[in-house]
Amino acid sequence: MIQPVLSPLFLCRRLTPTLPTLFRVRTIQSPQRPQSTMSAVEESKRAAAKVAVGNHYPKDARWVGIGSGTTIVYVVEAIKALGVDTSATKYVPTGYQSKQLIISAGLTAVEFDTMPLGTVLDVAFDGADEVDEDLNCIKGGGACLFQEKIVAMQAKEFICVADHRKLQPRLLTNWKAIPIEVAPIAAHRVISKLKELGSIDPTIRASASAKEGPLKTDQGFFIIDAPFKSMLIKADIEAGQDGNGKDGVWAVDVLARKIKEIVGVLEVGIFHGQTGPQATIAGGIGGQRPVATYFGMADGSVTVRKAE
Ligand SMILES: O=C(CO)[C@H](O)[C@H](O)COP(=O)(O)O
Repeated sequence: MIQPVLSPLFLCRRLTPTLPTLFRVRTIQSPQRPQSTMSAVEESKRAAAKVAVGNHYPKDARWVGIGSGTTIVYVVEAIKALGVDTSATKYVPTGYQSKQLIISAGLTAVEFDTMPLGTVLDVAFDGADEVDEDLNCIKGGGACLFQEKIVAMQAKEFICVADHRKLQPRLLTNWKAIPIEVAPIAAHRVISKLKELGSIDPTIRASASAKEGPLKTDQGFFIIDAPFKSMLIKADIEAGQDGNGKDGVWAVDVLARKIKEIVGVLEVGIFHGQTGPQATIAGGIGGQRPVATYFGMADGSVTVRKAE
């Protein structure tokens, strides 16, 4: 069995979700679970990554976005296992961990800001902290959400890979807070504004070591984790629910926009709106909502949720 190129334990962090309920999903593969000492969750990430890469890695890929987190390690492993010629392919990282992962795998890392003007990535792969029925995602558990978003939005399609704990009907079902990257000087002001929007006790994320103070992102910014009530999906709005913050309940798009409008916010860890192909049809580039999310299930199968 091929080993991951970097240990999934490479990352710091975080909030740990529990098992989700399942609904309206399609099982597309039931691989035999290999004998190994890996935990079932790690095996499920690996299985999902293998199917996602098999279905979406372009044969002649020139530019590929590589996200951050523990699951993306298996995506890189699956790319290597394809055995294709990667010598002409550039891999665009979403932060420090991601760049080290690419380099350790013997692939060519090219920073986002050194890509030639107008470059469009063939595909971007990344993990998520939670994914709802509409394929909106919460990201930023590993504090890389800003670079993850610009990379996803520069790709023809964004493919998400996750384990079964991330599969939920609505965002903030299991994962309790929205990660928001903010300028340190504005952090307290942003917290006040988030409370006005109904967030219950938003907090600045601390470093692993208390003496280091707040965690700093790759941009030198802070992360605020803002708990809100579970967010509404399209079906809820179509069924007549109000998604405008009444009683602290928001529709995903509305809340994401409200938070982004707060001065001092660099980026919000909600990936929503257009998919890459929708953006292309509208005459733009990229989209932050995945076209498909692959979930490694507890029984060793892989389930895919696809955007309409
Ligand atoms: O958004 C992210 C980092 O900012 C990660 O993609 C997300 O936290 C998922 O991580 P993992 O694969 O370790 O569960």
